[in-house]
Amino acid sequence: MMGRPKITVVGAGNVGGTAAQRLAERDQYDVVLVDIVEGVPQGKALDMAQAGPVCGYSTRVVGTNGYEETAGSSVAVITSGIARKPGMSRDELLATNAKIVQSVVKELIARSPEVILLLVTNPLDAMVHVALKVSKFPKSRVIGMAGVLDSARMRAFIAHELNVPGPDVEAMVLGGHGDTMVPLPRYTTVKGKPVSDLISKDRLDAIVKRTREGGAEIVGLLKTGSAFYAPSASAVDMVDAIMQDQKRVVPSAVLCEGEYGLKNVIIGVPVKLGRGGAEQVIEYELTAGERAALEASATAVRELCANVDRLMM
Ligand SMILES: NC(=O)c1ccc[n+]([C@@H]2O[C@H](COP(=O)([O-])OP(=O)(O)OC[C@H]3O[C@@H](n4cnc5c(N)ncnc54)[C@H](O)[C@@H]3O)[C@@H](O)[C@H]2O)c1
Ligand SMILES: O=C(O)C[C@H](O)C(=O)O
Repeated sequence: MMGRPKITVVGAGNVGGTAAQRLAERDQYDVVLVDIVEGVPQGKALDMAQAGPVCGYSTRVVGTNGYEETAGSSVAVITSGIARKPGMSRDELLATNAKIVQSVVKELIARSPEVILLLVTNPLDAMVHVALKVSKFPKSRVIGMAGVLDSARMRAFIAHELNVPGPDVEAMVLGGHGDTMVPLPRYTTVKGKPVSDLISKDRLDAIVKRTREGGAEIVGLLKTGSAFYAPSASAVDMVDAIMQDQKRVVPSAVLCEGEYGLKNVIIGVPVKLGRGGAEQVIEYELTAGERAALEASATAVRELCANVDRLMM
């Protein structure tokens, strides 16, 4: 009998633990949860398995400190690494997290040569760069999660502003997952109606600013770490799009090689996700201002990746 496809989650902390829970609740995958801390992935996996009879799923969830159980994974969600604290930027996590992601990717690809790597660890775009470099995988199989989350924040803010259901709001946030991200109000709609017809320019500008600072807002409130409910939901949404071959266009961090006029840089762009991973970058028509903002964001990502390259030499 064919088993269920295996999804590995590396890092059993806030994002990884919650992502594993969401995946278990799908009742479609086998889930392997990996962490370096002894007992934590095992304990969380056992806890999730025990929730199954109540929640109505029979997912096999394995927690481990090693990689043997990850063999043959279809997708690996990489959340291992440190999170920022109030007053820090994501970029300050670079040196520590690059080393962690480098070692994790080596372990994963040794046992799952066909795996699709879905990066979550920050600074996100630079971690996709590390994973690409270490794995030497085709760019379609190394993808970063950020745009779904940033767009979800914008959607939630607009839904609150207009008192409409969040799922009715469509938004698209491109660019790097940092201060230079590029929310696109022109591609933001409520049941097909342009948001600029519904919200004043001042209020919309405030929503764009709050979206850009959405991660820091939560870090400031939590104090001990960063957001994880929306991030884990966003990562699992991407896993579903890939595993169910949905061909859905989702903002994702991928290597651009000419798309949007951007050469050799990892950046958030609309991507068709399917069983092949990042199957196609979809080019939206951008105004000169939007294009300039995307280029500025690409410049910031390039600088960060150059720092990683120096660290990894
Ligand atoms: N891309 C995004 O939009 C986004 C959103 C939220 C969080 N993040 C990032 O995700 C990362 C994780 O966040 P979190 O809130 O889950 O942090 P967390 O501290 O709760 O969990 C991180 C886990 O990684 C584990 N870990 C560390 N080194 C490891 C290794 N070598 N192998 C396996 N596991 C290891 C830790 O033991 C810990 O359990 C952070 O870098 C954070 O900034 C990114
Ligand atoms: O803000 C952070 O550090 C975590 C994550 O990137 C987020 O946007 O929530």
